Amino acid sequence: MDLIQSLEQKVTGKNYSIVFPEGTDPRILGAAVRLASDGLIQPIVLGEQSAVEAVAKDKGFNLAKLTIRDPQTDALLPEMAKAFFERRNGKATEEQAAAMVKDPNYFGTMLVYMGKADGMVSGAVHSTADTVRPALQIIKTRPGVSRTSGAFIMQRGRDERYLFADNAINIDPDAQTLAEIAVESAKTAKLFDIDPKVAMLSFSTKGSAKAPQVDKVVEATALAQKLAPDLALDGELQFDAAFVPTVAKLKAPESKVAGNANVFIFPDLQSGNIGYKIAQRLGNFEAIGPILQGLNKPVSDLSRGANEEDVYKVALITAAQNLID
Ligand SMILES: CC(C)(COP(=O)(O)OP(=O)(O)OC[C@H]1O[C@@H](n2cnc3c(N)ncnc32)[C@H](O)[C@@H]1OP(=O)(O)O)[C@@H](O)C(=O)NCCC(=O)NCCS
Ligand SMILES: CC(=O)OP(=O)(O)O
Repeated sequence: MDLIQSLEQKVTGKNYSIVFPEGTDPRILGAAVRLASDGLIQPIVLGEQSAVEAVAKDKGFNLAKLTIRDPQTDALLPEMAKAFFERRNGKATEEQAAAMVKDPNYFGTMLVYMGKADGMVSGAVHSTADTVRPALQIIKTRPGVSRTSGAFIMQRGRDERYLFADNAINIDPDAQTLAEIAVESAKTAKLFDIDPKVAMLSFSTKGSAKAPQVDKVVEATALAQKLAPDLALDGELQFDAAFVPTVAKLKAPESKVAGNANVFIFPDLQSGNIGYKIAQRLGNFEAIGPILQGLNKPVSDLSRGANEEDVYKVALITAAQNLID
C-alpha cells in the first residue's frame, strides 16, 4: 500500500491534535486546512488571529475546522509558565519561564507536554536548533533513550522505501548514542511497513580500513546487537556493501544484512545530512522527515525547503508516532 494511504488509515478515527507553531506560513496553513478537511487530524495553528486570517484570505483557505491560538495572549499562559518553570527545575527563573512560553515553539511544545496536543510540527521557518531545543528541554527522551535523533523515510516510486538516520540532530554521536539511534530507527522503520535490516555505515567494511572513526562504528554495532539481539543489524559496512548484493558477496560474504539493508545508520551528522540530500536531489528520492525519534511525545522538525505536501506528510507521521510503543 502507498505510504501515505497507510498512514492515513493508521490515524483515521484517532482524532489526534497536532500543533503548528508557524501558523502564518502559507505552506503550514495550507497543509493544516487539508488535514482538517480530510478529517485526519485536528490542527491547532499558532499566531495572531488576524494575521492567520489574512494569510487564509490571500490563499483562499477555509479556517472553519482549525483551532487558532495566539501565544502572546492565550488564557493558558500563566498555567503554562508555572508548568515550564517546574519542568526546567532550576534552569529558568519564573520571569524567564513567563517570557519563554510566549515563543511559538515553546508554546507549542508546552501544549504537547501538558497533554493539550498529541504532537507538534515546526521548522518550515525556524532552524532545527530553535525547533527541537524546546522538545529536548521539556518533552525529553523516553526511558532507555539518552539522545533523540532525526530519521528520514527515503521513498522513490510506490515501493522503494528506506530509512536513513541520523540526518538532523547529533553532530558527532559516540558509540552508545549511535547504537541507540540504530535501535530506535528500526522501531521507526516498522511504522512505515519496513521490515528493518540495519546497516551501520562507515568508509570501511569488516576491517578493510583502520581509524578511530571506524572503531566507533564497530563498537556501536556491538552495543546495538546487545541492546536488540533479535534485530537484523550489521556493521561496519560501506554503503555499496550494505546495499548491492554483488558487492556484499565480495566485501562481507558472511553478513546477513549486507546487500539487503533498508535502514542506514550514518556515523555522524556530516555524512548523514549530506547523504540524504544527495539521494533526494541526485537520486530523485522523496525525503520525508526529519522524524524525531526517542522523544516521550512526537515533535517533528521540517526542512526549511519543505513544501505544503511535505508538511502534510510530516504531520501525518507525527500523528502516527503516537502508535509506537
Ligand atoms: C539539537 C541541538 C540544537 C541541541 O543543541 P543545544 O541546544 O546547544 O544543546 P545543549 O547541549 O545546550 O542542550 C540543551 C538541552 O537539550 C538536551 N539535548 C541536547 N541534545 C540532545 C539530544 N540529541 N537528545 C536529547 N536531549 C538533548 C540537553 O540535555 C539539554 O537539556 P537540559 O537543558 O534539560 O539540560 C544541536 O545538537 C544541534 O544544533 N544539532 C544540529 C542541528 C542541525 O543543524 N541539523 C542540520 C539540519 S536538520
Ligand atoms: C533536515 C535539514 O537539513 O533541514 P534544513 O534543510 O532546514 O537545514
